[in-house]
Amino acid sequence: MSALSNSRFLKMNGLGNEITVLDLRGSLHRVSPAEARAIAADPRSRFDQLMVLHDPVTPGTDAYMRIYNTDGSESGACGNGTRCVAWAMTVDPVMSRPVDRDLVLETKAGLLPVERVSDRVFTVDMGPPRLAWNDIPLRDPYPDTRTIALDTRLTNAPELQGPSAVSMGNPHVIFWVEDALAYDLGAIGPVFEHDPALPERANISFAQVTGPEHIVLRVWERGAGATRACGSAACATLVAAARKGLTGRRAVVALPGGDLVIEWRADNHVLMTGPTELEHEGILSPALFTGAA
Ligand SMILES: N[C@@H](CCC[C@H](N)C(=O)O)C(=O)O
Repeated sequence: MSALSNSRFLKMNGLGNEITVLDLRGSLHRVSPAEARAIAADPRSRFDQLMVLHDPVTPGTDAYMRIYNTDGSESGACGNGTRCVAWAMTVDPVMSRPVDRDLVLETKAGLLPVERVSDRVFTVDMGPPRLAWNDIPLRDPYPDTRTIALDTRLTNAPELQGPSAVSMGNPHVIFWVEDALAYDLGAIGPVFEHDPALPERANISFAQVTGPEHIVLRVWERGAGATRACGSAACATLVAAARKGLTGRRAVVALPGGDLVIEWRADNHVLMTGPTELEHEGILSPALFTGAA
């Protein structure tokens, strides 16, 4: 029987980005890719990202988070999921523990301070963007990642040229388009996600800049597919847009699930503000894990 059998979970969302939160603090169990896929396969615990809480690693932090995609792969960042975890750790009657200050969460990509703005709204300090080609990572050396090249021959959209690349602790490629709604994410997204020029794959965004403080964005997520929102993609897009002079350093990013406010502060940290929503809680059935190690 899996150590996860009968564990309590929270099914949440951040602007429709489906998030499941699992609290493994106090346990040494590490969720395997097969277990993550099994949890994703159940409609009650289905997720774009599974946020697993572990005991803190760095002194002064409140929890260490492992982030799983639907396909069982792991990511270093999930903006919408981090807000959901912050809600769980400060409001949920079972998971929350009294904290007399704002939270600091940790992932394999770094520390994420989180501030509670109101009942369901949180601001996450997503840290500094990583802009060097080998930090994103890209296969080929680029002196300037504001414009890179990907092979469009397998898509039916040859006009998609010269995207930008940014890491927010996870890799993002952003195409600048005139109409973000015009593209078939399900057809084009996987082609670019798996482009050999992206050694760790990437989240693929289609960004329409509609003003110096407004961007319309749709995202094909690495390991999860088309989602209604992606917080780290919104951060990466604002950074890339500001670097290209398309926007200022603060903008509303409008995603299918709603708006995020993103600010690239003068100290190089990117702040993301947005809501969370609890859908339901549940218990992971032992039957889910038959055959999943
Ligand atoms: N939805 C997330 C980002 C998800 C991670 C991604 N699929 C990856 O593999 O990097 C967000 O809100 O940031």
